Amino acid sequence: MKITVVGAGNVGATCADVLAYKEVANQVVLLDIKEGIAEGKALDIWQKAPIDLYDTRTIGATNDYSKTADSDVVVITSGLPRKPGMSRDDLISTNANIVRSVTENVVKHSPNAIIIVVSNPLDVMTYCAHITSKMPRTKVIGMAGILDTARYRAFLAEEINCSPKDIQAVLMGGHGDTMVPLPRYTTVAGIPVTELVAKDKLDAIVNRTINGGGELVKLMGTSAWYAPGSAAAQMVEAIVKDQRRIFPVCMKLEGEYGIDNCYLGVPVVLGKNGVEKIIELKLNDEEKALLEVSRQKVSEVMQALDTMTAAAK
Ligand SMILES: NC(=O)c1ccc[n+]([C@@H]2O[C@H](COP(=O)([O-])OP(=O)(O)OC[C@H]3O[C@@H](n4cnc5c(N)ncnc54)[C@H](O)[C@@H]3O)[C@@H](O)[C@H]2O)c1
Ligand SMILES: O=C(O)C[C@H](O)C(=O)O
Repeated sequence: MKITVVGAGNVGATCADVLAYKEVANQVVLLDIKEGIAEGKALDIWQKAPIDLYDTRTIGATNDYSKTADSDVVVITSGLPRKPGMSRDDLISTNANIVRSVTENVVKHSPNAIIIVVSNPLDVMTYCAHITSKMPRTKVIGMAGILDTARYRAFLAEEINCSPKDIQAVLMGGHGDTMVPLPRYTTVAGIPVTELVAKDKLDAIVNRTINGGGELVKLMGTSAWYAPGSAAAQMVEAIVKDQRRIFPVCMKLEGEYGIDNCYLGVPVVLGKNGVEKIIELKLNDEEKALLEVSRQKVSEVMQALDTMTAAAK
């Protein structure tokens, strides 16, 4: 198995590191446009192998896609992160150009790879990579839901004072202010979360989750990378090992949840073919309304990308 991670910045290098120490694949190629950075980080991760005891070989490349040839999975993290005061959508024009050209190169050298997009604005960058790749929608997907759910689970574990391992949750919609956490589908070791956390506390946790990325941008002056890198690696692992894990994943909807031609996070079964199945939860009216707000918001940004692309032609 061979994995490529494009973008050797904070998220990409973390993802490559996790893939290596968890021995998800024999080979991980880290590629960046900036001279030397990917080679340096790949070498550093490889030199950690005798300490952390793994065999995965990490290889760096400066924009040389021949080194990525025949990858089974490619993670795209290349692109600008936001700075304090910015929204993810402010990154659209710069990152769309990067994601488009990266996807063209990826598909040329690894036509059978499953692509996982991480660059922001996530839902619209997944759209950008999907239409550029001309691949099936089940094979070009975005990572955000695992991260957003992890934040929600971590905050709940803190509130309940229990292990985060015991919190199960699902979340839907776009990766932004309109994401849709679903307390009705949240359990703590099988116990509905509403039996353990008061409504006002739960509402505050949902709100903190929705603004979780922004909280970190404010603290660090750039966006998060440890949890995002691990989240992307978890998706890669599910695919490479055909684990059929159930995760919220961003993908094109074609009628599911009554939504057509929009890229949103939905729970799916993730296995060797990418998305093996989309799970359609029975949402109540309030949840449906929140998902509709998310759909409208993501559709607007998709349209903005279409307009930019048409103007550039
Ligand atoms: N989906 C999510 O949940 C999530 C979470 C965190 C970050 N992100 C996004 O991931 C992206 C990367 O974040 P980061 O913190 O790693 O940023 P970073 O600045 O640390 O790294 C980005 C890297 O991309 C490289 N790059 C730029 N253009 C390239 C190209 N054409 N080809 C190859 N490499 C290229 C840069 O040289 C840089 O090393 C951002 O867009 C950020 O918003 C998404
Ligand atoms: O907040 C960001 O800009 C990065 C990422 O989308 C996150 O949620 O951490």
